[in-house]
Order: sequence, then structure tokens, then C-alpha cells
Amino acid sequence: MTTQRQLLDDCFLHDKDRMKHAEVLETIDRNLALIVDDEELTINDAAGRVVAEDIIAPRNVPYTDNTAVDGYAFAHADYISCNGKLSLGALIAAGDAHEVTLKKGECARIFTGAIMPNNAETVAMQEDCDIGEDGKIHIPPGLKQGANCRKSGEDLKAGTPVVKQAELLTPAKIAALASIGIDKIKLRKKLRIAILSTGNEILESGQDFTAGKVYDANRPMLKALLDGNMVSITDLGILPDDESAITQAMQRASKTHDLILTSGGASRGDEDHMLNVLSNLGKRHLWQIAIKPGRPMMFGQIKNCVVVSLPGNPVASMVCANLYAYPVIAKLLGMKTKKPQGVNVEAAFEIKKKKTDRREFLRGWLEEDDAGNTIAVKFDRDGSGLITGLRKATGLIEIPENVNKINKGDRVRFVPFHTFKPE
Ligand SMILES: Nc1nc2c(c(=O)[nH]1)N[C@H]1C(S)=C(S)[C@@H](COP(=O)(O)OP(=O)(O)OC[C@H]3O[C@@H](n4cnc5c(N)ncnc54)[C@H](O)[C@@H]3O)O[C@H]1N2
Ligand code: MOO
Repeated sequence: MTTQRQLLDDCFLHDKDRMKHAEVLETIDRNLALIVDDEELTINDAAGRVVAEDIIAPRNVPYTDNTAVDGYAFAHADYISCNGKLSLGALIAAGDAHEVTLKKGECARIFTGAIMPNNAETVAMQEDCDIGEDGKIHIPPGLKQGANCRKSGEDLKAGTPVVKQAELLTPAKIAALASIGIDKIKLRKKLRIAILSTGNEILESGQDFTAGKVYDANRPMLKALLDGNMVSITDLGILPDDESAITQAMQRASKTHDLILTSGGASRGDEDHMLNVLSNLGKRHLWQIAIKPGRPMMFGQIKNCVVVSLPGNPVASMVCANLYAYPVIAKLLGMKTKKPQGVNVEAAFEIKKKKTDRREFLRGWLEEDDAGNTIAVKFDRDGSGLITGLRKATGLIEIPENVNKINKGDRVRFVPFHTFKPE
């Protein structure tokens, strides 16, 4: 006797045996490692690149004690014993290298950044001081010892690491390198990424529209997501649903790229070719993930070139790029993979999961309720083709596998989009 198969009105019902989100991240972590070489560049060309060497501060910054304001520098003990009336003994400007030693009862006229006299540790701002009829500088009472003086090494002590290999060079880190006189630094070369879309229905933006076609949203979205100096992008355009055309393009690209990112054709339809292409050209590490959206996603290798095949639906494609393509890129650049930083807030919505065993990533944003609490709001529809939800969202609301139901007021994890990016 044959039993009739249960028809599914939810295409995610088969998620039980699929790979869990955490396992996907472990697989990426286990299988991938640094693949790019180093190169030396000046710090002016280094913003947004990954550092390939530790740089240690060779000396204190600031090098000497110096004044934080324009004014008068003195020894606090003299200021007290002379009732704030000190005679002018020296003038020190920023850049002066000579050492100044004040005599008892003296102060120095001093300008912001200038080296403090040897035996002074306190500075009064010029606006607070007068020149008295006695010719002395009159400094008001109440200044604390050490006021307005910047100590040697208060920013950086000699021997402190300023940047470490595998870190991303931010503008602030470039300022820190410049502050210790570094002009050149070893960096990881840019990761060479090729991006392509697949599908007979996919149309290049700018082309005339005809029924049955959809404009390519994924390639421009992926290029925008990967914008930055740590990667270089080759745009391979749109390929038809043709296994040999996709095979040829990917084989060629694999010779000159470290990573190929594709979208579309990742599931099991007759016109979905990624599985065959990847299996024939190289190795496939995983296919089908227990998440929503983004179930059909492949991750594999053609020789030394890694391939991430994202699902065609734009929402799934962007969610998977954030969840998995970023960690792949981080690993290939030798960076530490990091857990995106989420916040636990109250849900402003309720949902009942159709199926457990899968992790769901809802598109959403944060708002403040009448009582001043931060709440997570979810876009009202969940379809994986709805770019509107993506456009409105500032992040993803993550619902773990073992949670079946969210009631209003339950705590949920909201992960802002910007925290997925490797750093
Ligand atoms: N019988 C089944 N059908 C589907 C399943 C399934 O398990 N069984 N999974 C569904 C899920 S979930 C997704 S996601 C998609 C998987 O898609 P593919 O990666 O094979 O993508 P396509 O079929 O090529 O496209 C899906 C959808 O997205 C549109 N698309 C594709 N590329 C782009 C692009 N570059 N820009 C904008 N839109 C794009 C495409 O036109 C389709 O509408 O399969 C489900 N079906
Ligand atoms: O998960 Mo598919 O990846 O919904 O759109």
C-alpha cells in the first residue's frame, strides 16, 4: 500500500536535516584560512585594508610633557607660596626643543603643544590671568597641580602595540600610526572577488523591460555590500541558465580570483545549475541550510578559489551575504571571525513559527515605545522577494531554532546590519 505524500504549503517544512546556522559558521571557520599575500603600502593608501604585521610604538606619545593650552606654566608649589603672582622667566612655543628650567617664583609664557619647563607641571589658561601693575603674572587661586598639562606617554607608552596583524585599518588607526611616524606598513593584498548573477529572466538595469523579466537586484546589492578597500571586485555580469556557460565562466574566473560570489540557480529546479557546476568543477562543502530566508546556499571550492552561491531571492541573497559571505571574506583575509554584535530588546510583534529546527532572520528596526523602552519592530511581510522590507530594515531580528513563538514584550536579539561587516 502506498501512502499519499503530504503536500507542503510551506517550502521550509523540510528543514529538519539541513545544516544548522552554527554548523555553517563552524564549517567556514574549519575549511578556510588566509589565502592572500602581503604587500607594503604607504599609510595614505592603507585605509580599509587588513594589517599584516604588528606595529609597536617606538617611543612615548606625546614624547615629553607638554601644555594643553596657551597660557603660563609654573611649579604648583611656587604658585601657592607666591600667592599666584609669578614673574615671567621664559617663553616657549610649540616646536621649541630647548630645555627650560624656571627659577623660584617664575612662570613661562607657553603655547599649546610646547614642551613644559623641566620643573613645572601646571598651566594656567591665558584668559584667566592678568599682568599686574607689579609686572607679574597674576594667576587666580584654585588651580590643581598638573592642570592643563599633558603627560609624556599619556596617549601611547613606548612598547604598546598600535595595530596588530589581522586588524582592519580604520581612519583612527591610521592617525595612531602616523602619530608614531610610520609611513609604510605591510598589508594583506586585496581579496579578488568575482560576482555574477544567473537566470534567463534576469535583466541588467538600464535595459528595456519586458514581461517575465526581473532587473538584477543582487549584483548591485552585493557590490555595495562589499564596497571598501579590502577587496577588489570583478563584475562578471549576468549568465543564462545554461550549465556549460556557467561552468566556463566560473572555471575561468577561478584562475584569477580568490572568491566567486554567485546568486540564483542555487536550489534544485531544472534550471538551477549551481549544484552541478560546483560539484563538477571542484568541491562542495554544504548545500541547504536550516534558516529562513536563505535555505539554498552553496559553499565550495574550485582549486584555490572559494565559491559562495547565494540564493536568487534578493532578501535571501542579502541575508546570506551578511551571515556567511562576510565571514568567508574575513577568513580568507586572515581576520578573526566575530560574532555580530546584537542587542536584546522587547519584541513589538508576535509570530508563531511554522516549523522549529530552523533559525529565522526577520527584517526589522528599533524604535522607542511610549515608556522610553527600545523595541524591535518587524517588517509586516516575510516574503523573500520583498526588497521593501530590506530597504526599511536596519538589521535582522534573530529567532533561534528552539523558539517556536514570540509574544509581544518577549526579549529578542536585534543585530544591526553594520555589525556583520568584518572589522
Ligand atoms: N520546489 C522548490 N522550489 C523552491 C525551493 C525549494 O526548496 N523547492 N526553495 C525556494 C527558495 S527558499 C529559494 S531562495 C529559491 C532558490 O532560489 P535559487 O537560488 O535557485 O534562485 P532562482 O530560482 O534562480 O531565483 C529565485 C527567485 O529570485 C529571483 N532572482 C534571482 N536572481 C535575481 C537577481 N539577481 N535579482 C533579482 N531577483 C533575482 C528569481 O527571478 C526568482 O524569482 O527557490 C525557491 N523555490
Ligand atoms: O530562503 Mo529562500 O532563500 O526564501 O528565499
